[in-house]
Amino acid sequence: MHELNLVDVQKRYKEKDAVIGFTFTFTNGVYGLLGENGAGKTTLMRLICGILQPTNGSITCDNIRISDMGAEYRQLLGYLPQNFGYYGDFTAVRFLNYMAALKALPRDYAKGRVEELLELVDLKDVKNKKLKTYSGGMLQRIGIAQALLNEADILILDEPTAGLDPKERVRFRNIISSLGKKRIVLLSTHIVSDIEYIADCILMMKNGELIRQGTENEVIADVQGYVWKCVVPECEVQGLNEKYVVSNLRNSGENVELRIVSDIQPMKNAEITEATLEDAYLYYTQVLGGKNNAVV
Ligand SMILES: Nc1ncnc2c1ncn2[C@@H]1O[C@H](COP(=O)(O)OP(=O)(O)OP(=O)(O)O)[C@@H](O)[C@H]1O
Repeated sequence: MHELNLVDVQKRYKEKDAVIGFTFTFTNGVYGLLGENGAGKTTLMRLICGILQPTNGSITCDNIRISDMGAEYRQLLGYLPQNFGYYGDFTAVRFLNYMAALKALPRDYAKGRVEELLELVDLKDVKNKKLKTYSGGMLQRIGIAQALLNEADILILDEPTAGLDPKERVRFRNIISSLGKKRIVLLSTHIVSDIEYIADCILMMKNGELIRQGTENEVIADVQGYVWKCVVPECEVQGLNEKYVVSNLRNSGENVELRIVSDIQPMKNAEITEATLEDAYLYYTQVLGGKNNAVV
């Protein structure tokens, strides 16, 4: 088991601090990195993969700087970038063998490993079909398979659930949960439901900073008491929407049922309701330092 340690990591692009003071220790398990577009997730992942160098701070694996580990570190690493390029005319088998060759894996080993991985990601039956005929979900699974070719102990997946349909999401979750038992799996998304239930630890990023970390239950517990349900006439919805963070709304007869995340009661008849991870995410990214929560 490896320990990946980030201490006060900063990445500055010219004028822009994309990652600021990021300190965290990863051990085996599934980590869900949540943040809006531009929060710094991709930059953080590229730093962890050694593709980018931090402007400040250190990243070590088992107490050795990853920049000093070179090939040894790359052997531990599996990476699925956000815009992963596929060769449409390659079949799945050919593509994975090609990626194995790029990773300099011995040919005999690669052959067996490719078959194992096709089984793992449930693409064995279509392994001889060209990738251009694959659905988005199937391509993402091939992306995960290529990241695992070298039996990576540290698996970094950048927005791996983008474009997956609900059935594919379930399948994806099952694969990730099983992978997290034996390695570090870090996956980024801005869709909360993608990491609900599968992440052992949630990391929330905003403007380059790690603003909250913890188990799903811990993160949700923070906002118990801050999530309200109220039923209002439709004409009041817009005003409330401008003033508060509305996490959900549903028509209920002539009225609208609103779910509001706020640290003060938004209106007299609002009742506290059970919080979810989505509410916690909205609280940290939008309520804190966001919309004003002045008393109505
Ligand atoms: N090469 C670069 N040069 C300058 N600024 C950059 C560069 N790459 C990213 N940024 C900026 O750094 C910030 C963080 O970007 P990053 O891509 O890491 O965020 P993200 O959370 O992964 O967002 P997304 O989900 O859209 O990929 C953004 O403001 C982005 O515009």
